[in-house]
Amino acid sequence: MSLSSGKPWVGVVADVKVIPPHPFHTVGDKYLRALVQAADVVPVLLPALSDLVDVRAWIKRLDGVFLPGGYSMVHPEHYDGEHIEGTLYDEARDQLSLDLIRSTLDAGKPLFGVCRGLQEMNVALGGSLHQHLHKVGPYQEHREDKTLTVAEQYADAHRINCVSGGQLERITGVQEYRVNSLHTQGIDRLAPGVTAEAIADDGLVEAFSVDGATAFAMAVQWHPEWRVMENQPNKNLFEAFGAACRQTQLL
Ligand SMILES: N[C@@H](CCC(=O)NCCCC(=O)O)C(=O)O
Repeated sequence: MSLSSGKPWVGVVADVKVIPPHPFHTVGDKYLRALVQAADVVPVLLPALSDLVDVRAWIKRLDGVFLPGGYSMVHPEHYDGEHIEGTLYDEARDQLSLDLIRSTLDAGKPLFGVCRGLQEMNVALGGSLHQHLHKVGPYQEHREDKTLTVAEQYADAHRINCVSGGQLERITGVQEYRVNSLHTQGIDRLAPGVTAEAIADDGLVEAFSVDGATAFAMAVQWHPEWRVMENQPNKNLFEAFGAACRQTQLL
């Protein structure tokens, strides 16, 4: 049951950032606007306090969960990775996201992960990550060029190929399209129980869906929230997530 008789309420995982001298729980503006404008849902920020709260109680009050991108990396202790000196972590967000992913899927509610959110979903479900994609064999450069303007950094960077007959192809209505690319890490071992939905030309899995999920359960490595109203395939993604959250309200 939604918190309001109107639009679905969707939990959005927050990052913990220090704005000296205190830590704050924050979510990027562009994710919230995409959820309101393209998914037509009410975003509810979820603070990274899973040490204090029972996330299953939160899930009962929500109609869906959204995992936004973030500059920090998923701690390699959650998969078989090695700590690399100088890596920026957000272990409070890790804990909340990993708990939420499992609880949301168990509750059969919609789940949508973007960039860091895809990486969290892959790890939560038993997969692993390449920590420095640019140092690994076949992969092209997937990081943004921080010397460019923000608009240039979030511009389309490479093609993704939707898996034929997959959910992403059906939802977006296209077999391939160009997406932006702003990530250092990427999928190494795809988690068991998920299905690849899009592959970059260099072979990197750029999207997957969760097998057997009773509601929308999709993750993408790019940033579909960026200028979402100007990009039909990405707008279709958010609309499909919003529709799934409205369906959940009826249950
Ligand atoms: N830190 C991870 C994930 C990259 C990511 O989510 N970048 C977006 C940060 C800014 C924004 O929210 O748009 C990696 O580098 O692989």
